[in-house]
Amino acid sequence: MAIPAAERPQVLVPEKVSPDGLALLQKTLDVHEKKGLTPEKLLEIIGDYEALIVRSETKVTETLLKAAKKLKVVARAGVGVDNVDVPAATKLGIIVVNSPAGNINAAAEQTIALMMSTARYTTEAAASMKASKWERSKFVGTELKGKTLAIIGLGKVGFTVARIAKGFGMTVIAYDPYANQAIADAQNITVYASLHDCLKLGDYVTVHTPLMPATRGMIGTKELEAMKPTAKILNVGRGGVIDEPALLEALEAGKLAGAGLDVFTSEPPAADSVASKLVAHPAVVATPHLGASTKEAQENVSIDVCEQVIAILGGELPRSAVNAPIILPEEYRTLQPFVNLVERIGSLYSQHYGAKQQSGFRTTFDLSYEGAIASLGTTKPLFAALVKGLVAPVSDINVNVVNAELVAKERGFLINEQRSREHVEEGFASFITLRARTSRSASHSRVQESKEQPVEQIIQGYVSANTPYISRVDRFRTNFVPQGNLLICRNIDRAGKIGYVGSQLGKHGVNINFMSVAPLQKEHEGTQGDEALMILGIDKPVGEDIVKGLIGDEGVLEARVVTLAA
Ligand SMILES: NC(=O)c1ccc[n+]([C@@H]2O[C@H](COP(=O)([O-])OP(=O)(O)OC[C@H]3O[C@@H](n4cnc5c(N)ncnc54)[C@H](O)[C@@H]3O)[C@@H](O)[C@H]2O)c1
Ligand SMILES: O=C(O)[C@H](O)COP(=O)(O)O
Repeated sequence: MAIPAAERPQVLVPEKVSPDGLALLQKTLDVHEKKGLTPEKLLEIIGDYEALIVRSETKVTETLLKAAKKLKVVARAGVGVDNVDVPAATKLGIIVVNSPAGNINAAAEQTIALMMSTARYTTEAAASMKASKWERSKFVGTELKGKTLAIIGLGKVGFTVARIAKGFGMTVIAYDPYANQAIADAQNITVYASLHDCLKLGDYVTVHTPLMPATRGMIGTKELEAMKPTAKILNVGRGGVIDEPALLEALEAGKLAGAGLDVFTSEPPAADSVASKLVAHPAVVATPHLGASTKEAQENVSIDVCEQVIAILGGELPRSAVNAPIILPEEYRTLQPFVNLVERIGSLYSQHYGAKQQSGFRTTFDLSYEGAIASLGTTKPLFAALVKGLVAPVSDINVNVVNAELVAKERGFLINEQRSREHVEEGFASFITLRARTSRSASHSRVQESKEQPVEQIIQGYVSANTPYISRVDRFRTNFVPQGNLLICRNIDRAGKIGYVGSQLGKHGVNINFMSVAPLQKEHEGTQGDEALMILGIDKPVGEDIVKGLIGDEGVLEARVVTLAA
């Protein structure tokens, strides 16, 4: 029986969203399309609505969410949820959903369009003709065939760009310390371990990382200087990954030949801002954030999020919830401390070892639960916590129990879980151990020496009084709480090392909050040289230059900074 119009839940759509999805809603819901609302007007009417569907322009602030007394879901018809205050929505019990895959192809094709346009001066030539000119000799371009495309951020969009670029006869290389090696190998893409090495080879460089603290400004003056002066750079990811002032300076100084930009730090760019100077620069082809603006992509994302709105309002779980919990309320008491531990183990692994991965290598993870934890009915939240920990330092995807398996598959993680009720050391109820085995992937192993041994990395932890502890890192036994900024150094176990690191950090105004010196596990003593691990809790993250300064004869063999939740 049809629900009378007056009783239907109301859905507000304040931006242009494709009618294909909205038509699904109109069968049971009351859909109000109201474009061009001011923030004040939106605040005034939001209290009437159970669902809000937006793209990237509507700012879904905490104030708006608090005024939305009936709101159950915010649906982002696209990927990025930068315009939605997700933590505020979570606190208020409002589900945020998005469409992580609906516009990948559109973004990739827009990247290719900008690359072609910078290669053949298409936009300038078209403008010149509209001005009644016929300037054939002014617009002599270069071909993509035989050129090298360097992809920074080899995820969903990056791989799609790679596939199309191969069709042009381009050589594709990439920098992404967390790339899915199996797909990279299958597509014959060489993944470089150093950003600098990758940048210097590119005739075109295209940026497809999310905007996060680690990627904000990652292409700055130094990186632009590493590029060929004839190279061109493209950004259809997020404004801010390329430092805008540095890019303008490089173009003005002739250190770079051109740029194709779809995204900016502030959209639309303010008059007289650096971004608007970039838009006006003759060597720049700029588009107003059109990456997802195709009929097909808009249909995809609209249908995807509208189906999820119907599911949520009908009491079901959506498939792409940005803020779905990892643990259900009834599991919270037993599982939360272990979820917290596993997430930190994953994040520690990703930051400590991730950047060491190289082209042609694959990692398999074994997550083992020993002791009381092995008797738990479900380990799904622990699996999700590991995936979340592994990807959080490098991705803006919010991993939860609903999407963890899919995210793991997409990123090429092979994760095995093992339970054992025995083998727990005296005094501990449970241990959780992550063993990561990195070996050459099949396509590379054929041409490599068969004697090569897989490398195994181990991180082990336990929970005591609801606090997570790390008890082992590789062959070193330790005991520290994994939180905040950590500096992890491997050193020759000899007097003076701690003093040297402490004094170097002191010189740069870095305070040490705690220190744990980790000797070799008993079974490794005397077998693997006199090494130890030094784990320092520091009051702020330190840069690459300081870390490099710690390595050497006087100092340590290896040092790495890891940032975990407080
Ligand atoms: N312009 C548009 O309209 C438009 C459309 C779609 C997507 N996007 C944006 O494009 C970006 C990429 O989207 P996606 O779906 O491919 O995301 P994704 O998560 O699939 O891929 C991102 C990749 O970046 C890598 N990465 C993270 N940190 C890195 C670092 N420091 N150095 C090198 N690589 C790093 C990750 O490992 C991952 O492989 C997102 O920011 C998305 O919002 C823009
Ligand atoms: O994050 C996204 O999905 C893209 O940047 C597209 O944003 P849009 O929906 O505002 O075009």
